[in-house]
Amino acid sequence: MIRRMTDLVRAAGLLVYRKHNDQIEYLLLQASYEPFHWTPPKGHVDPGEDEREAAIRETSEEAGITSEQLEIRDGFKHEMHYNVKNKPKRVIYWIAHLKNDQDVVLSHEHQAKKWVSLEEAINLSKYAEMEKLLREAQAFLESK
Ligand SMILES: Nc1ncnc2c1ncn2[C@H]1C[C@H](O)[C@@H](COP(=O)(O)OP(=O)(O)OP(=O)(O)O)O1
Ligand SMILES: [Mg+2]
Repeated sequence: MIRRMTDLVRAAGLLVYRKHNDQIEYLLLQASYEPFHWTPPKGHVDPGEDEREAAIRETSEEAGITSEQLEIRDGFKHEMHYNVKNKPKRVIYWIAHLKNDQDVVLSHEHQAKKWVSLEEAINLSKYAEMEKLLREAQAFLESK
């Protein structure tokens, strides 16, 4: 079957982190539908939007965190690819520091949230592509 670029599902998100007792903790949200997977806040790019705008909007909708509370870190952008129902999906992530320790407010799309270390995040998120993102992010943050 021939695939066109238009078949590509475009999504974007923010790997939100905070510093707790000098430890980096990442925000993961658990989907409220099967397979109840854990990911950072993210979602589909709307028409007329670019990936970065979509990442910020989805983080606000899914976690109740607005852009004023975040510092999106320069110098990091990570692209991942996987198939969902046989369709290629591309997700672009930025890293964002949550500057205050405000509460995360979930939408109906998620049923739980966790702030977790790198290793816990890898265990929860399971997917190899997510592990790559998390390890790259950790290396980036530790190099700063
Ligand atoms: N990194 C990944 N690698 C492989 N499969 C994944 C990965 N992340 C999620 N999945 C699986 C879980 C689901 O069965 C399916 C769709 O999940 P996901 O891409 O998170 O989109 P979604 O439809 O739940 O939400 P969204 O609208 O936020 O993109 O793909
Ligand atoms: Mg989403």
